[in-house]
Amino acid sequence: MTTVADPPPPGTGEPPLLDVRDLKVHFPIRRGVLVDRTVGHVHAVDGVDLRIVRGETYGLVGESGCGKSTFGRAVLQLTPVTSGEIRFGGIDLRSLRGEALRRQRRHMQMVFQDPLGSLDPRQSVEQMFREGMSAHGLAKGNISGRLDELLDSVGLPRTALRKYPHEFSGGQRQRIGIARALSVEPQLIVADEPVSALDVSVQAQVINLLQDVQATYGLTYLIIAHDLAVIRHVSDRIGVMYLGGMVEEAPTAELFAEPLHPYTRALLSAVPQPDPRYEDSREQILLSGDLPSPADPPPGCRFSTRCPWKQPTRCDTERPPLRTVEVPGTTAAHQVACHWAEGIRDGAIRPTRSTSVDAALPAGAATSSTSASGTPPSTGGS
Ligand SMILES: Nc1ncnc2c1ncn2[C@@H]1O[C@H](COP(=O)(O)OP(=O)(O)OP(=O)(O)O)[C@@H](O)[C@H]1O
Repeated sequence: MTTVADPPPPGTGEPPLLDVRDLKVHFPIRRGVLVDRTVGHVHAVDGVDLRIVRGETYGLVGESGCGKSTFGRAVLQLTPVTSGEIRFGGIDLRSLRGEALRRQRRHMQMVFQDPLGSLDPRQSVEQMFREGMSAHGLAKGNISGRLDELLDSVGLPRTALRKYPHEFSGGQRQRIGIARALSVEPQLIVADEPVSALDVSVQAQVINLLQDVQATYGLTYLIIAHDLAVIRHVSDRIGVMYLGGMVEEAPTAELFAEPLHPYTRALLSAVPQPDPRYEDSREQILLSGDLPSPADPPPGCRFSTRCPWKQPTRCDTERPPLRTVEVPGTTAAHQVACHWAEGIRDGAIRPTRSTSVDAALPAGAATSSTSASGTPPSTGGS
């Protein structure tokens, strides 16, 4: 289990809008033709704590398969949760069923990676909006003004109402996906890779749109992405996941300035650093080995099989909890799941394996086969 020290996120001290504790999602692995039997479990999410305050944008990163999407879907109760607590606005979502759960769900909407796959091809935009709004009792009386407002807010012409998903470009479809989410007046939007399926030329427009509607409607975001540049641009705070667990969490600027967990260091070492203090000394940290299977995670620290800073015994046997680690000279502490975070921070603990330093490497020029992330400057997700 990972624990985040109380009180939660920085800022106002107000209670979090979303408060997730020790969330586990374990998928059964089934075998057998005649007799279906469970032979193990994929530990997709394995004890994650996360809190988001109202109005905040929280970015969740990590390489492909680390459990980001499963976490996002579990928060919205779109995937079965094995154990843990999910509170939204103080309400325990896991205790709700039927109509009570549906009422709460309205306040939490999802924007998906694949806008085409997530829109019903047989429904016009208007039908789509009306259906969602009706389901929540928001389509009473004349709502044409509201529909026009929705299209205005995402920068689509009002004629879009009569069209079908295939008549739009990828970027326009994602605008429709965002408008559909907005149509039921949510408080929280979980955006899972909201721009990764789009042409690079329209990614920035959609990111800007997400920020605009956040300001207009006072939204709170959980943004899941493997692209560190996107996450850095939009997020107030960032959580880094590895193999089903949270390994580090910090405000965006602090995380990029001084990553403390070895995995975060490896991940960020492949990203161009605009801060001149780090430009010259930037090390390319190359990890050995592959991501272990989430069906059979290492017993101690999950990162121990690839960690260049690994220390004897303890890393193999004792799972480090997420705990507060200060960074001298800054006000915001990090949450770090590493036994040796202070020693690594202070340089007292050196890498036990070579980190294949190549300071001369141009920014983002790591080779995909050897970088921490696979495809810098992203974390290699889909
Ligand atoms: N329905 C499912 N049944 C069994 N295993 C699953 C299921 N959904 C996800 N997984 C497994 O859970 C792990 C986490 O998957 P998840 O999609 O959450 O990761 P991710 O970090 O979002 O990766 P990506 O960026 O590639 O989507 C993976 O090993 C995946 O194969």
